[in-house]
Amino acid sequence: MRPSRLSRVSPASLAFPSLKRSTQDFIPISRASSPLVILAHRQSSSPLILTRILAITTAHMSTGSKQQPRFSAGSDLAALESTLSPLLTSNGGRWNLTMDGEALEREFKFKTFAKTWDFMTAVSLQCKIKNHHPEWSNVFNTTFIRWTTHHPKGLSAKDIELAAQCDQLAQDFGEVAEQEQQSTQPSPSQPTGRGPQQQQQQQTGGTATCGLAGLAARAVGSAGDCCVPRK
Ligand SMILES: C[C@H](O)[C@H](O)[C@H]1CNC2=NC(N)=NC(=O)C2=N1
Repeated sequence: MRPSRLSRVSPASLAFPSLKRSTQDFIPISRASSPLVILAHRQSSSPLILTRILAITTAHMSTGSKQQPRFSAGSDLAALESTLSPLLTSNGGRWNLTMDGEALEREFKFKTFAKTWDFMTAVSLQCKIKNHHPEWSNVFNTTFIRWTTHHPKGLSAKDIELAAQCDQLAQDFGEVAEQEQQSTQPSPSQPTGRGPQQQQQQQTGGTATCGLAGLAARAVGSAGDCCVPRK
């Protein structure tokens, strides 16, 4: 029998010690490091779903820097290092490596839902060409995208190529500039007048990125094993 997605996730076993884990697959992280854990607790009533969200979310939590990429088995490491490097925020790019080093993620913001959707459609066409799919979520004018390869697990050339293509497509579709995004973010003391989800994110110390990452994690949790190579 194939191991379940859950049994391969080491950070979850920090919170749930009875879970199996492979210490080679993941770098352990602090139990207290995820505001998403709190968010997931509040949003999910099923212990199974909650456990899977926790596992996926903590395994992929992104960090600004210092993470080491973990490439898929069989990758040309030197080539991937050099194409990855300029994409990372630590080198002036816009993508962050997740804690486990196995995924790249970032958020894209547009003026309208229509532009956001057009961007996602364009990305989806590239996915079709490359036979590779993102873990992503969208709310209104913002799309969160995470690139990772499920088989063989880790960061692959396709992830890096698609991340670079996303940057280009986002520009083509009129992505809101980074500075503009920051100036339109309400400060924590400002009343937002927004819905309960955003208010909850504020209360739990989560950001919009965390909310969208949480949505993507929920989808991953119920997506099943989509990427098992066919015999
Ligand atoms: C059989 C087929 O090649 C696989 O299912 C592909 C499809 N898309 C994929 N997408 C991602 N993100 N990871 C994969 O391992 C993957 N595998």
